Amino acid sequence: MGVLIRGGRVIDAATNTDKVMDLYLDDGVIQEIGENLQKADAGDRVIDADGLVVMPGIVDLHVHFRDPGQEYKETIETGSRAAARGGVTTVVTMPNTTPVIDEPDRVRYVQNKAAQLSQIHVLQAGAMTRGEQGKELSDIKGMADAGVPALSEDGKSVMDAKLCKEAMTIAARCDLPVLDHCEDIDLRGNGCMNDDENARRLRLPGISNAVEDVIAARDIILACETGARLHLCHCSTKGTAFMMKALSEAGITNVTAEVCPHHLILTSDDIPSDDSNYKMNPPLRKKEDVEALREGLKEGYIQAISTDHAPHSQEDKNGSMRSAAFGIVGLETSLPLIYTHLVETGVLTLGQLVEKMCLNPAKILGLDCGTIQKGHPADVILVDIEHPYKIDKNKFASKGRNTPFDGWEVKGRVLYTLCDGKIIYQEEDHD
Ligand SMILES: NC(=O)N[C@@H](CC(=O)O)C(=O)O
Ligand SMILES: [Zn+2]
Ligand SMILES: [Zn+2]
Repeated sequence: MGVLIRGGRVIDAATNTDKVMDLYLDDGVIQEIGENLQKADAGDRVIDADGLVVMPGIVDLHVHFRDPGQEYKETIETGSRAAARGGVTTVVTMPNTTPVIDEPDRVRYVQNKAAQLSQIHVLQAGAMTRGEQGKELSDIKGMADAGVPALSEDGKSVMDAKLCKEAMTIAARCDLPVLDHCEDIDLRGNGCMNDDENARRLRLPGISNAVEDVIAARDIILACETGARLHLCHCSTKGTAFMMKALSEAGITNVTAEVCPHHLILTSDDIPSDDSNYKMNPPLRKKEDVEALREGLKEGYIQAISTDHAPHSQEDKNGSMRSAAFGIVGLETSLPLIYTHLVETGVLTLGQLVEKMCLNPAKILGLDCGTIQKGHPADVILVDIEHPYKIDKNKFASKGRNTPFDGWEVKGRVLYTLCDGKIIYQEEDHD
């Protein structure tokens, strides 16, 4: 049984499309794109997309699903449902679970569970070092053979530059990108928010830009020397934006970067009180950082937007920012936040949103999704960009409620998510 999506405004970055058209999906693939397509057979489902944006399913390079070990925060099932509700059809799950995903059997554990419990594409990244302890390399080759799309030490940096270089050398040999969390742990110390007057106002220890910038610089140098594909995770500073610009001007193409919605929309000035919903790593920075990151996305030397969906339980987020866990959820808010705060305000076009959230992340992983083209995977979402609504954390499919965006009025609501040609999410209030 196929699905005909009729009369939507199709946005595609690979083909530079912005046109009202029909799509016909069957056998998990986009079969036809055009005007006035006819149903192929009587059993086909027809969706009226009049007035809606039709775009590729989002590819999120950076999420935490917490299985194994911390299923009270999130599971592969709840994380995948949150993804579907947010219009996300492919995710890369980070290996900082308990135990850490650092060997092929653990990769297969997540893959098997995802095959049973998830309706989206869950790709598990492998850790660079055993237990993310930064002491000895993990079985990178074995995990590559098991099908990891990337390596990552997310949650920390490999502080030993020699070991990090060795991991990059093997990653390059295995043709795996390194998704790089840049944080000098000694420089960070016990910091829990940006090191500025707001930290002083709240009497909290700070995290300076150098904490990110020194490791970003080091790892860019190592990537140039090893030829590894390096992707900088959750960039938060103007320094990182500046380095990405310099690389682009120098014609160096093996380094890419992502930014998360919160680092594009909030600054430390927005932290009202010692509230752990504003605690994430890296922290909310200054206006000039936000502007530099926005400029990088607009100009193209920063390629991707990811969520760093980091669900935590209420208990883990209790109390002061000093002691609460780092991280906020993002899967169910990223599209409307980026649409409302970057597209409606004229920073990005809708085509650029699709490029940063769908096409470029797919390219970084070497996948053929993230685009609406004949013969490509039928991962498609339908989005209402007309009617404002309020973000309501109590409606999240995620177990996590840790967001600073609860109650925000936004546009860009996902009404349908299709993955492999099947409807896996439909907004309940929508008839
Ligand atoms: N971003 C965060 O604040 N937290 C992440 C770890 C990480 O992405 O570094 C987590 O696992 O909770
Ligand atoms: Zn990280
Ligand atoms: Zn992360």
